[in-house]
Amino acid sequence: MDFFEKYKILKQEKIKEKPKVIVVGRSNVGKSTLIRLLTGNKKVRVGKRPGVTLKISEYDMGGYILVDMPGFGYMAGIPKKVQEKIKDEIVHYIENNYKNIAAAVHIIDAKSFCEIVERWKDKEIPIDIEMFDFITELKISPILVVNKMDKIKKNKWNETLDKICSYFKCSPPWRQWKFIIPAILKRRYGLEEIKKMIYERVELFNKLRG
Ligand SMILES: Nc1nc2c(ncn2[C@@H]2O[C@H](COP(=O)(O)OP(=O)(O)OP(=O)(O)O)[C@@H](O)[C@H]2O)c(=O)[nH]1
Ligand SMILES: [Mg+2]
Repeated sequence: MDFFEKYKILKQEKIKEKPKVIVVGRSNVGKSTLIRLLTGNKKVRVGKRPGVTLKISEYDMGGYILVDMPGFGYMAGIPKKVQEKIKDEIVHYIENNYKNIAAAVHIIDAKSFCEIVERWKDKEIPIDIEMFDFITELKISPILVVNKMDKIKKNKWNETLDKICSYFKCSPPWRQWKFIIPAILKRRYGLEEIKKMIYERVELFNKLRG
């Protein structure tokens, strides 16, 4: 095989690289819980304390690669330096792979997200908003999973989701934004909708990529 043939094969392989779906969010929001449900892999560690996942892991889902990420932002018991290093790794991974990323599943904890935003209002841009802006600026299609809705009273769901929606600079009602999915992942609530949306995004990505 001469050089050019080899080059052609390498080029084709590059084109055929499977699209990636990344799962991002602060520590302890339920990223690994979702990865476990999607892959059925019991070896994926899930934990009560923040900072359980410290490495980026990729899972081959057949049609796409699912990527579990460590949490960004404050983690009790983890030195600040390590937290910053983790955030840099996440940002670098996204920057190096964005052309192959079909969707970013961004998970937030409904209650603590609102508390953090309200506490730091006018003082600091919340890291979740920063990450969401970063992802959308790279033209990566977001899927915003508002998890742990079991901590919100049922009659407050709409109000809370509208509030969250406006924090992400999208005008309410939240239902008009197809990418916002309320969930209780520990009870599999919202899982089917997330699966469907991932599937649609991967399909669309493949179609556009040709
Ligand atoms: N109340 C409630 N707890 C949940 C829900 N989903 C997951 N959890 C719990 O939240 C904790 C954290 O879950 P993980 O999936 O490990 O979170 P993670 O985002 O991967 O955390 P890191 O790896 O530390 O970044 C676990 O104790 C889960 O059982 C939910 O819908 N409601
Ligand atoms: Mg994890």
